[in-house]
Amino acid sequence: MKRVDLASDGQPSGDTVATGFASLDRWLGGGVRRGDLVVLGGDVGSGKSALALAMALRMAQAGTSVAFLTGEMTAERVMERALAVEGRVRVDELRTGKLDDMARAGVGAAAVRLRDRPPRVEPLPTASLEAMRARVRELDCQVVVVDSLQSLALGQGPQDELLASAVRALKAAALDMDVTVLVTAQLTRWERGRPDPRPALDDFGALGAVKQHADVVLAIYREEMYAPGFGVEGATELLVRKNRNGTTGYVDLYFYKQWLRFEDMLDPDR
Ligand SMILES: Nc1ncnc2c1ncn2[C@@H]1O[C@H](COP(=O)(O)OP(=O)(O)OP(=O)(O)O)[C@@H](O)[C@H]1O
Repeated sequence: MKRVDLASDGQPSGDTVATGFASLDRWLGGGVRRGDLVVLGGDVGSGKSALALAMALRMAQAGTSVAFLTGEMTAERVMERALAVEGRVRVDELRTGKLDDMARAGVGAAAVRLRDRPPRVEPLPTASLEAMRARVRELDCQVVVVDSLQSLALGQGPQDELLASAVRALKAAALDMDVTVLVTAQLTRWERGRPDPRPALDDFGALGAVKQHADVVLAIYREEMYAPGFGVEGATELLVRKNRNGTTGYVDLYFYKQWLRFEDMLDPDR
């Protein structure tokens, strides 16, 4: 497999929004595109919400209008995480107020940045898929992040069918409004113990709807989750499993678990 951050120098075009993760943006030809459905998957606890939030924060700070629709946490909890990520402090320290002077300064600076260019964070409408689409229309943002696909498995019936309907509704929402929809997704078909635990397209289940309808499929692989104590703490591969406009491969990220913060190996001083 090719390490894609070494392989391309794509320049952004008018319908493209940089995610703020340089190596990924380079590979995607500058970033994600309007009208595209981008699916971000990973094992339980791999950091799907954390990476989706990191992208939302970076895009918002670059001046993109971004909404983060959360079905996994309250909006307050998401903003608390945003402060931790940006201020490089632990969420529990933030919550209990036990911050030293350095941490307090970091949080203060992060709060100012977030105040100036915040993503719009609100609960994901879960009354129906139509309610979700209506909200995406009203928001009129360039990028809508949905956390998560599983929160949209609404109604009665087999889970895979509900997920497939949700994928189709998200793609339709992206096309309707010419926005980028980025959705986090669990790997419903992934099984522990196989020789290569890296997520593959078929692990998304949903009757193949992710494979079929998404324009870009990304998956987080953190080796430490499967080989603890091997000196690979934080090392993360962000796998590009589908790329409608280019090649597949992976980029290297680093995960600071204590801050729930991902960084790009190529751009660590951001
Ligand atoms: N307040 C916290 N303090 C420390 N670690 C945390 C905190 N909240 C979450 N984590 C850990 O950070 C990692 C990433 O969490 P995140 O919620 O982004 O993962 P996820 O892939 O979206 O999870 P899930 O599969 O449960 O939806 C997880 O391993 C989680 O246990």
